[in-house]
Amino acid sequence: MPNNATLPIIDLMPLSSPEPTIDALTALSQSLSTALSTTGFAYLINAPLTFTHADIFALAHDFFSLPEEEKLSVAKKTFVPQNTNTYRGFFPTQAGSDNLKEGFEIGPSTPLPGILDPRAKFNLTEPNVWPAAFQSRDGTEMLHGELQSLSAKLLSLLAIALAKPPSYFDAYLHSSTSTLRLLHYPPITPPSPRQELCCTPHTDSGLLTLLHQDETGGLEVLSADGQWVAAPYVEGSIVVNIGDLMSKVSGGRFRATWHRVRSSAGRARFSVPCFFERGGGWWGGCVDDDGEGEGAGVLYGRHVLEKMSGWVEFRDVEVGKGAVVETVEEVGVGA
Ligand SMILES: O=C(O)CCC(=O)C(=O)O
Ligand SMILES: [Fe+2]
Repeated sequence: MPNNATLPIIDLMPLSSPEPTIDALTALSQSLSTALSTTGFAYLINAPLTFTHADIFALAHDFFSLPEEEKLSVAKKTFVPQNTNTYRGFFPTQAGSDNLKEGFEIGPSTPLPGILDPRAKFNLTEPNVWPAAFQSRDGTEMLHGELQSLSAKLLSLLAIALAKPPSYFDAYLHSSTSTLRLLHYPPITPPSPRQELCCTPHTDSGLLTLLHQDETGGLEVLSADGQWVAAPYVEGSIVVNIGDLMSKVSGGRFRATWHRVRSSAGRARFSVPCFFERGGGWWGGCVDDDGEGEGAGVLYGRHVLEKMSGWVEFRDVEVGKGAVVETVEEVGVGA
């Protein structure tokens, strides 16, 4: 086991086997479930991806080395009012905040069902936008697809742990609005003791997050006894963590753990989180009450917007009527 690991390490090798045994999958399901119901965070190794760690960070470097005007050509409307993209695209660094990062976000490459209302402030199902000069579009789309497939496999393992059929979460991933984010935390120069954080404490909104982080360090996870524990990069690993929706759906069995990123003086940091979101439908309901519990009747997109309104990079998010286009009918997913 790498000696800088501060979270459980889960070996996903059985997922690469053409015919994994029931025993191997059950054991994997149990170890994943134990980690995600205690710390809510774990390192995954031997994940079935065709991308190496270096391949993934090459995509991020390609994007962030584009000239500023190329990045701004796909900035969200809140930052460049003449642009029409509201949810996908680029967000610039918000100076003077504790959230000092720039990012580029994409959803699935296949079109999502949903009515795109030009008056809506945020269209969760809008298509991706790409700077003309970005050379890595295909790779970035392919990475989104591979991570989505990996997340579907992890969700099957979690379903087994919840005593549900492996296909239990398939409906959640139908027309899923999952987001792949390329993130760049610029170096803080000169180092400022006042700039302690570059990503404020939060929980993630969705089912699961898969995070690739570079070697810089800075990610911290809140332990059950209230201590911030550093979660540095472990060679060849992906960090997995639970989001609010999975915590809710599992009746609190899986923990949506608070996390943050501490600034590293003078060094840039890159990370690539992928957030697995459901494809619309309802926010409430858990495996034990089949959808009738607390929060039933709140649309999932509204929950996502409520989360976004707390982030400086989504300034202008208001969760009012007409703020978002998403209804169960529009996205075609019930339950
Ligand atoms: O950059 C990181 O390592 C974490 C980012 C994060 O937690 C997020 O974007 O939700
Ligand atoms: Fe996060």
